[in-house]
Amino acid sequence: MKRQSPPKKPRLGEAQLIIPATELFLRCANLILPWLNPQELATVSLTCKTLALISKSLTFHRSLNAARSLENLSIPFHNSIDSQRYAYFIYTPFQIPASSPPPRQWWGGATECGSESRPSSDSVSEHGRFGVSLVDESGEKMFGCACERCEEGYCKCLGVVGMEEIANECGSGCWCGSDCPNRVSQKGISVRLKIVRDEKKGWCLYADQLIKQGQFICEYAGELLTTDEARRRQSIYDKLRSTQSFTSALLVVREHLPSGQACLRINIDATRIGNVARFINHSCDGGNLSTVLLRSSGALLPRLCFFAARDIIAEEELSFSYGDVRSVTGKNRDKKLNCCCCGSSSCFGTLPCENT
Ligand SMILES: C[S@@+](CC[C@H](N)C(=O)[O-])C[C@H]1O[C@@H](n2cnc3c(N)ncnc32)[C@H](O)[C@@H]1O
Repeated sequence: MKRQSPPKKPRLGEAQLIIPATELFLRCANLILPWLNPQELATVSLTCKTLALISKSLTFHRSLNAARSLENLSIPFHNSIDSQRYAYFIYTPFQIPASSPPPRQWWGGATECGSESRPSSDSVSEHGRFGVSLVDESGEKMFGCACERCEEGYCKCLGVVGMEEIANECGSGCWCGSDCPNRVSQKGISVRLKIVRDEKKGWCLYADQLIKQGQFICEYAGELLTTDEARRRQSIYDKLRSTQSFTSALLVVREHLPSGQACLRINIDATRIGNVARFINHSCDGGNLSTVLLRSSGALLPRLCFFAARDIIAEEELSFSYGDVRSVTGKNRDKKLNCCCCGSSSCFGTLPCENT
């Protein structure tokens, strides 16, 4: 019979390279699981107790911050209604070109020191902030201001100032820097917000501090779609909504000429990729937010931004009007699915829903 040779002893200096199998398993799980969506996570967690524990911890971390680490502040989920701890979507703080299939994003893992590491915004857009800049042939910045230091309210970029529906601010076409006071919407979310579960409306965006009238809240970020793609997706979303609990967040924005004619149409889909604005519900009385189509000097496309229409107290839900409820066709009006629960005294009982 052949004699078995004894296991090889590690040579001096080799010992520290050997990682116990369980530790290796844990390290791999901690690296991979934050990339999974809730369905994948649920499947994986059924395989063993250790993975179930890691999934539970991930779920907890995800519920603490919907914005991953891509905003200045954490935006937590609160749910005392059912067992859903968070809503799953890919986070982008700004509008991006349509992406198919949607990218994966690392969410909810803890680094060794216990805090979530910052996912790169490149995971949603290779070029970071998506905005086509306008420059002349020599590369000169010619669309913005040449102020050495812009004064709040006194810069040619601002054009019409106030709470109008269309506004301008300094941008990549200007010589001023990112600390310019006339770049309010480009500095990201600076008010504390939270996402609260409601029995009838699903997730809702709430103020978590006093927000003064006129303060910037957030932009409506998501995938920019062509009108054909918006129509294709809307019909898929309508089918999904009729068969299962599903909420979509596809917004059509139209810029109008003084004559009233629409001159620019932007389709922003925050259903799969978006920011916290995707949780803002409709209110028939117009709600407490103003929507402003904001154009940064030098950027080709405007962005839809939300500002406080009046002082908003902590614990108040943020809402705006999705559109004219009179445009709801008979077909959509009948559906139980489109029932409005805004609770305002002027509630029409039906959500605005236009044919995209
Ligand atoms: C952009 S999402 C808003 C966030 C959504 N509540 C969620 O859970 O993700 C739009 C969807 O929210 C729901 N919703 C918005 N406003 C509502 C209202 N006033 N009453 C009832 N449901 C509403 C509808 O299902 C709508 O299709």
